[in-house]
Amino acid sequence: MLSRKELFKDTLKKAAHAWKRTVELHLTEEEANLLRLYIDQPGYVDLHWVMFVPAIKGQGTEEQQKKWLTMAYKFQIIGTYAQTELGHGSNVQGLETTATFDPSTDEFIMHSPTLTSSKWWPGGLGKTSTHAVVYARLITEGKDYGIHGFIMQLRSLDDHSPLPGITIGDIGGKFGSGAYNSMDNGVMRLDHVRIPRDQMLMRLAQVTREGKYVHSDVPKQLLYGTMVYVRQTIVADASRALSRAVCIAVRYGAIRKQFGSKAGGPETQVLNYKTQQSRLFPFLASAYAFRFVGQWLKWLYTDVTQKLESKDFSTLPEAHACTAGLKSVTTSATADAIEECQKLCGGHGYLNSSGLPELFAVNLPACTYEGDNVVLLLQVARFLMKTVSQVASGKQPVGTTAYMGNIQHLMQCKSVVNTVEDWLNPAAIKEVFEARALRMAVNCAQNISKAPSQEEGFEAAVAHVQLIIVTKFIEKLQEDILGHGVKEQLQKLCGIYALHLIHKHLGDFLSTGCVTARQGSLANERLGKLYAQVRPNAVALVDAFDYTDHYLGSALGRYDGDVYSALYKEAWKDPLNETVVPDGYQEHLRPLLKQQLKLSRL
Ligand SMILES: CCCCCCCCCC/C=C\CCCC(=O)SCCNC(=O)CCNC(=O)[C@H](O)C(C)(C)COP(=O)(O)OP(=O)(O)OC[C@H]1O[C@@H](n2cnc3c(N)ncnc32)[C@H](O)[C@@H]1OP(=O)(O)O
Ligand SMILES: Cc1cc2nc3c(=O)[nH]c(=O)nc-3n(C[C@H](O)[C@H](O)[C@H](O)COP(=O)(O)OP(=O)(O)OC[C@H]3O[C@@H](n4cnc5c(N)ncnc54)[C@H](O)[C@@H]3O)c2cc1C
Repeated sequence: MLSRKELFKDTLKKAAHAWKRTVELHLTEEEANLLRLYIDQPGYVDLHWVMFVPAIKGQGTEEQQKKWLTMAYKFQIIGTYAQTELGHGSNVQGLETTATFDPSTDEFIMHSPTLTSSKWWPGGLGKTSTHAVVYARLITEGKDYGIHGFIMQLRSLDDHSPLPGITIGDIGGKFGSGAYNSMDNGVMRLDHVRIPRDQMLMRLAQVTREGKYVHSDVPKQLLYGTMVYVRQTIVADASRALSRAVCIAVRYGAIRKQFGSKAGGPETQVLNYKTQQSRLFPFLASAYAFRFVGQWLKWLYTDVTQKLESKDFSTLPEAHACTAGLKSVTTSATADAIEECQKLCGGHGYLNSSGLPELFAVNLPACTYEGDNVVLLLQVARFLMKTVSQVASGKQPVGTTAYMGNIQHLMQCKSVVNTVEDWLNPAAIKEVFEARALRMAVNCAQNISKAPSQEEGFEAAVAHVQLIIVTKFIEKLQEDILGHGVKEQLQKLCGIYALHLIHKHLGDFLSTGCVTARQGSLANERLGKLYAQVRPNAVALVDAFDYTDHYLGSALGRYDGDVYSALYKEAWKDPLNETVVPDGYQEHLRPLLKQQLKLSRL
């Protein structure tokens, strides 16, 4: 119910209070992250911690880190990540902002040469940030060396006014009434703003006092390292958002009753309808699947970071492909699922008090930020095409593409599934996913060799990423899992996750010859049985996410199931209900009614 201005101020207040508590309670970095997570309102601090600090850590020299991170960690400065421009987002190489070195003063001149080069979107830039890592084309000795990162002070640390040459503001209201409107995504134009040479982030490359450009011995892709880090965190966000939506829809489905009353008895819980289960339980399974793959991705990221520290860059391409692919597949699936959960809750799901509209609005942009999902999947396709060609020349693939080394078998194998029960076998499931992914990648590589195209391989990339998710779920179930019967429930969810994908993408599985039509229909039959088996534990499986009512923010998803009184109470809180007769009655309603009454009497 807050206006944009009130909402923004509320975010400032919460962020300041959270920081105060962080200091008072001596919270660790992890605990402070959790505190921000549960505040659950996008704000400038997200960009400060999730992008500004990591960008300096990844791209700054030790000296630069010491100087800037010391201030950033104490919130003496507030930073953002200013990469995207009005005319260029996905294509980072196309950015237009320039950083021209002036050897006479030992400074860079930061400039926005065109309207389209205005920085546009950075969170916190509009009204809050005092500093930013700004991405700009480095020009020295008359040559353009492409995009590099620069630390810039944007606002005075005394009175917060923009520094000379900097025009800065908010880009305006966004989708939904709350959601990202709490964030001051900003626009910024630079008019020949001078910064010292040592504010270029110099871990990847340096400009000497004389203006010479010098490469470091690290790959230039590390410039994109912050995005790899954030994409990894977004997978965990997607799993959390999806589990919230599913928790609301499952709990409500157990309360809501429609039709099916026998002899005057109670109606049927909508969760008992097979159609409801077949729409909802794949999301329940996906929420668990994304959580497990998110945990694995965090491990992969930590591993690649350790390797980078010892100058081993060999796993960087895989880390890029995995973070890009998983960010893309999980956020797209989550946005679609939240929208569907609204429909699964019927009309009440459309009310703000269900919590679903806000959840949808706040998670929808994850399909776009940190890399448009299609653009990122095309990066995965590019990685797969390279791997296929390496396999063809005898190189053994490793990591998530190791299965491609089994090319002889996977290109011609036939699924062993013969009965409904055979679809319980994780090895049989994994084999068809591997065969589908490999065959699609090889087909794509053949098509590209005939008619090269940047856009080929999107579907092959999706198949590969889904294989990763299925594989990581299966691997999770090989670990010890505490709790009586928990593993059995997770096995059922794993089956649902994999088999619903076979159902959804049956065209791919059939056209690549990985399963027959009969095997496809056996998979559907198995799926129906799994839904019925999961039903008795569905509520427990969402209770297990352990969300408080406060965090869930939903009248429909309440733990105690007292849905109707909650909806009723929430309705009365609406400002429209502050008066019995609405504002506007005297000016617009009354004259209309009176006039019509008069006319009818004539
Ligand atoms: C805990 C608290 C909770 C709080 C929650 C916070 C949640 C956080 C969310 C915060 C909210 C919003 C933040 C949003 C921030 C942003 O959106 S920042 C802007 C993001 N922008 C993008 O993502 C742009 C996407 N575009 C790109 O990444 C590149 O332009 C693209 C990769 C598409 C193309 O790069 P190019 O260099 O132009 O071209 P290529 O020829 O394709 O690539 C060259 C080679 O580089 C390899 N590559 C590309 N990217 C990477 C990478 N990231 N890492 C490693 N390697 C990479 C690529 O594979 C090529 O390799 P090859 O030549 O094939 O060997
Ligand atoms: C809420 C939010 C917060 C953000 N925060 C930040 C921030 O803090 N800092 C920052 O720098 N940026 C930020 N961004 C910007 C964000 O990173 C970009 O919007 C994103 O990278 C997508 O780029 P774009 O907007 O240029 O989309 P475009 O690339 O213009 O995409 C438009 C359409 O074209 C398609 N398309 C583009 N290229 C191709 C291709 N090669 N092949 C096929 N189809 C293609 C896309 O799939 C899409 O459908 C934010 C954005 C949002 C929405």
